[in-house]
Amino acid sequence: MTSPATPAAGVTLRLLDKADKEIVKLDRAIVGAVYKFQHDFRRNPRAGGFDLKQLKGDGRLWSARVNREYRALLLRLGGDDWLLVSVKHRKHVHENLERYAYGINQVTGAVEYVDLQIVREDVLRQAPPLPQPAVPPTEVPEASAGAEVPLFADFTDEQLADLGVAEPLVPLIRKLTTDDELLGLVEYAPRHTGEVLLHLRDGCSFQQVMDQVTEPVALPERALPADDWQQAASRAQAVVITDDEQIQRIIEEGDFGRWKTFLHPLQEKLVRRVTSGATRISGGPGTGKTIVALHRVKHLVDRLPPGHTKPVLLTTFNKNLAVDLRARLLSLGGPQTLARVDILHVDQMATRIVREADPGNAKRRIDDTQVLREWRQLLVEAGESRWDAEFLSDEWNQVILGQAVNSRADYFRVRRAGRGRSISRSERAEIWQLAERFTQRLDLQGMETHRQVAERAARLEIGRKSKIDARQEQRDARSGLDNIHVESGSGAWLRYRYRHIVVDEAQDLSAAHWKMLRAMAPTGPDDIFLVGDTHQRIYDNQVTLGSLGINIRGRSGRLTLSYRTTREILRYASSILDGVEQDYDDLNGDRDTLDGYRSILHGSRPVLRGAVDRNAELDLVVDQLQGWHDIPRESVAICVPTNEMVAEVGQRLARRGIVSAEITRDGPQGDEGVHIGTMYRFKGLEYRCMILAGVSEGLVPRSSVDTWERTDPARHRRELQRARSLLFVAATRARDALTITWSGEPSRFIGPLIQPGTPCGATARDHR
Ligand SMILES: Nc1ncnc2c1ncn2[C@@H]1O[C@H](COP(=O)(O)OP(=O)(O)OP(=O)(O)O)[C@@H](O)[C@H]1O
Repeated sequence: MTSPATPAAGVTLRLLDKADKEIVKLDRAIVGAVYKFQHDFRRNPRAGGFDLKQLKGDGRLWSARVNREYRALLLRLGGDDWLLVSVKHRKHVHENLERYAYGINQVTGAVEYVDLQIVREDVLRQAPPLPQPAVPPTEVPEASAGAEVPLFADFTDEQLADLGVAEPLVPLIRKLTTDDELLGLVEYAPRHTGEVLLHLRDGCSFQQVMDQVTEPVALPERALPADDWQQAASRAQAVVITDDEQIQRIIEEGDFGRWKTFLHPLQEKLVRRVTSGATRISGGPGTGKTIVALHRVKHLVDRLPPGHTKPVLLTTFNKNLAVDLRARLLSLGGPQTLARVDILHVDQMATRIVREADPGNAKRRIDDTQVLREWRQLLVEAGESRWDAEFLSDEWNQVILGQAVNSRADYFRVRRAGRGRSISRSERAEIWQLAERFTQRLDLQGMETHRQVAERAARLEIGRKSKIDARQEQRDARSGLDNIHVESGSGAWLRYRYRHIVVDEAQDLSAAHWKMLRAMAPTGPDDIFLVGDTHQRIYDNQVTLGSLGINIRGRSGRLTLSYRTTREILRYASSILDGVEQDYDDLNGDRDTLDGYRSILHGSRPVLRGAVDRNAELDLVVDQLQGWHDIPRESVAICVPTNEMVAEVGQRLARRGIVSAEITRDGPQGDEGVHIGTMYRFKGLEYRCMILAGVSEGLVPRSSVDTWERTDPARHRRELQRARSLLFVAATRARDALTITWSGEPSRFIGPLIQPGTPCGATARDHR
């Protein structure tokens, strides 16, 4: 790398999204020359060696010498503010100046650049069709693309322009007749144009694309200041190069690091939004919710006054995810960002609070199965036969603890939404009494559940908040936020723990978690920022945030573009939810949808394979793994419905000489091999290739779920929804390839995918 040097004051060099992708394809020596070029250029663009000159007849496009053979193409935004858009061999630079199309998009207000000649040559010279895997016997064939009819014949030039399609590309867009050509064009086109075209191609109407793709990134007034190219560059996916390592990192990390640099304009907007209170971001799997949460944390930290405290909390659902957030935040913001942030999963936070209040009282954590056992025991000992242990266990978990009900009086008032059976006042009194006995029983045995801890932590934090607020009220106008340092009984300073709280995987937190978090930061601007997708809720924690003091109304945003999953996988995964879309809430009592959820990534179609029995299914799994022999094993995972199957698959792989690592509560056990885990373990993860095995009726959903069908239809519906979401989560972890296997009868959730003539064709296409 080049020696350190201070860039000249007033010189700005920016890199346009996609220029980095072009650079990375060049020879290593040329890439090295680009690194040196940017270093020197930022010091003095006018140094003689660059031979900086305007392209003939062009107002804004300049070329500069990178080495003997290669030239950088730069847009001069104003003064010494330069945007690097391309690096080309010198013989191509002046070949045909009409090839360069650039301008400010009239709808989005962003700078755009495209080399029309490359599009003409690479895309319209009819590239050979992309290879597709052989269609397995159970797979539904796709409708043909309709060979010679122009793909966008139904849309006028004016409509395309209104949607923000780059106008110089319109004549070429008119020539597209196949999906391969379209995907080729999307590769080179400005990002927004690609998104619009793919949505239209997916069958969205003009209005849908306007609402879902264009409006969220359109300039509010559609009125552009005549010629403000610097502003326009800040609206584009472009990055200011501030140091030598930055450009090297962008180029070398390639696609893996793009999330750090090139946010989608909508992601960027959500990250930077100044909010007057709690904000919620939703979006389908892989749309970058976690990425937005991480950038949001960095954004908040960057705005903090200097100090050594940690006024930002970043929290998520479980330990693995918290570990991952820490690693990614470090990579995004470096140790200086990490130093101002507490990263803990919610139960860890709750435990910390409870321990702090009651040090030395460590109890044994028990899970829901043990809780049920304890309930059964209690009812036997009490000779109580009016109530059934499962009902009481659920009531205790979901209503009493789940909603952090603190007193008998509160229990009389609480809404028992989704609990099916209604209960009278006197029954509530009985249940409350039994619940008290149950809690004492656990206490005596030195046992506790996560939910109990969360509920206690919520109570403790609410108590602490009341004290802070009471003191604050007593103070005079002097007492700003930073002055709320009031001593507690112990003499320690009492203040809000955090100023900002950012929550990932918000759909799975319980009411008690929310109450705890709410009490930890003062209500006000930028207090709570939460991201989540209720379609991925896999624990039974439905909440209405408004009733828990977290008011998100009017402050929500939605991401729709998947960066992880290909269109083909997304289409199959989305069809798992077909017919039940209306059952998903927005965390605040209203509905949430996946409308507009799309991908612009392209890959092979998922493979669906049935076997006569488990033994034969395991052979299919091994077969598929062998087919992926060229993919690093750690980028491949097998997801199954039960722990027994984890063991079975592991043994079969071992017999075939394939190393595997089980994903446990603490992450994968071992550094090498294919990851195997139950569906719950895959929350928030991502793999290049995935096999979902055991997707059979009886396992997905597990057969015991249907016992609720007659006795408790509400619960039956909830359990089915959860099982569906679990499969949906699992299927959307795959980036490039997905294979689903089963033995015997396939799961009812994938039925539509494997029976030709069912609604799958229509609905699945809608979700592409
Ligand atoms: N702007 C971006 N540029 C490049 N890659 C991105 C961008 N945003 C997200 N990604 C990538 O997309 C993938 C999914 O992102 P992320 O995990 O944030 O999605 P999510 O919405 O939280 O997903 P899920 O709900 O499934 O957990 C990651 O690999 C991430 O790096």
